[in-house]
Amino acid sequence: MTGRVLVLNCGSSSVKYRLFDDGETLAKGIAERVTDHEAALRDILAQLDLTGLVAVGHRVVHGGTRFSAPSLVDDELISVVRDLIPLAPLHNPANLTGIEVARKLLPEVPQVAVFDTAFHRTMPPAAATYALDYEVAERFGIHRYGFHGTSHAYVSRRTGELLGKPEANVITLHLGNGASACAVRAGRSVTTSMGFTPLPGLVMGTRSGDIDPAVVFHLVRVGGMGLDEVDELLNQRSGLKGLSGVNDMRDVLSRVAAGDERAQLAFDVYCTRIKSYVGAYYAQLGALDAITFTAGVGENAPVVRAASLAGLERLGIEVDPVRNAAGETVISPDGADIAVLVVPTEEELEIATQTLAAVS
Ligand SMILES: Nc1ncnc2c1ncn2[C@@H]1O[C@H](COP(=O)(O)OP(=O)(O)O)[C@@H](O)[C@H]1O
Ligand SMILES: CC(=O)OP(=O)(O)O
Ligand SMILES: [Mg+2]
Repeated sequence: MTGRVLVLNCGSSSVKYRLFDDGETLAKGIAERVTDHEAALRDILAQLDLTGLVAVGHRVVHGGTRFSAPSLVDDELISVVRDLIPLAPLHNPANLTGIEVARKLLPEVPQVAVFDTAFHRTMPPAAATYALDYEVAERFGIHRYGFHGTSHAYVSRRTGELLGKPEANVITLHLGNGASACAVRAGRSVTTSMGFTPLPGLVMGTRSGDIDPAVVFHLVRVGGMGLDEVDELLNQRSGLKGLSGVNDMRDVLSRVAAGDERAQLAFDVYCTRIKSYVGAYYAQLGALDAITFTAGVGENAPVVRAASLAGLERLGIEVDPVRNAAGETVISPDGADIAVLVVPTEEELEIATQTLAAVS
């Protein structure tokens, strides 16, 4: 990787940035609790030495069917990303602000969008299709897109390298604020737990993950809620926060330690959901080489890793308690059928690499 690249990851309430020069990190940081993204970005850009900047790479969460690879930002890309806002309401608006501000402040520098959805475009129709009225689904573009693709791609590739088996079949568990599981066969996504939007699948900080969709009808018809209210309930007031009152796993764990029953329930629901997906994706892959934990919770919470895989010895899945507590890379015992790993995700590095490839 050669050249100076700035990566921007604009989230709903934070801006993460990282400046690379020939693959080395020159500067990085995060502005949290951001309400004015433009002001935050102006502050960040003012502090950085951007001489010789070759490109700016942006994380963009939803690229729909139009984008399956990193792409140069132009007016068409911006309008597609804007049209996809209803499908990623917490993410695409912030991503767009990042693009628009960077374009304004660095008009001479090429901008590249790297999409969370891109890695999952290889999913076979059997995994990507919802069993809805076919014509309705087609007319509205309703199918499984999947997200966190940059992370699942990086972490599964890194797992293959660490095992000395580049064609490994891996289940990757990205457990951050948002959380998703992915089944990867020899470097390609074959199914993933997020869907049309980043709402379904695993339990998240504030998002429900999987629920019966009829709950929505019930809350509207019987509960008298408006659709926007239900949207807000499922995206912002559910998950760990809905069950325990706090969205940060660190706070959930300290409440569990203090004997809080709701926090214990939140923890149990969270880990049970992960286990269900591990079983399902093991079946989808047929042969499994490794399970890899990543992102804030996956990298830092040994109790979550242990509970999520507890009782799966008959499937060849085992976590060594000493290795797990010590935070080693491989946390399964020697000779286990299936390796269990902890691999820190490197979304920004991956975005920088793909950005440089797109402009050169
Ligand atoms: N030491 C820790 N123990 C448990 N959970 C942690 C720890 N450190 C971070 N986390 C969890 O990681 C989450 C953030 O993960 P991260 O991957 O940074 O998310 P995002 O990129 O989506 O903001 C926090 O909400 C917190 O719950
Ligand atoms: C797609 C998604 O959920 O992203 P994040 O985890 O950054 O919220
Ligand atoms: Mg993240």
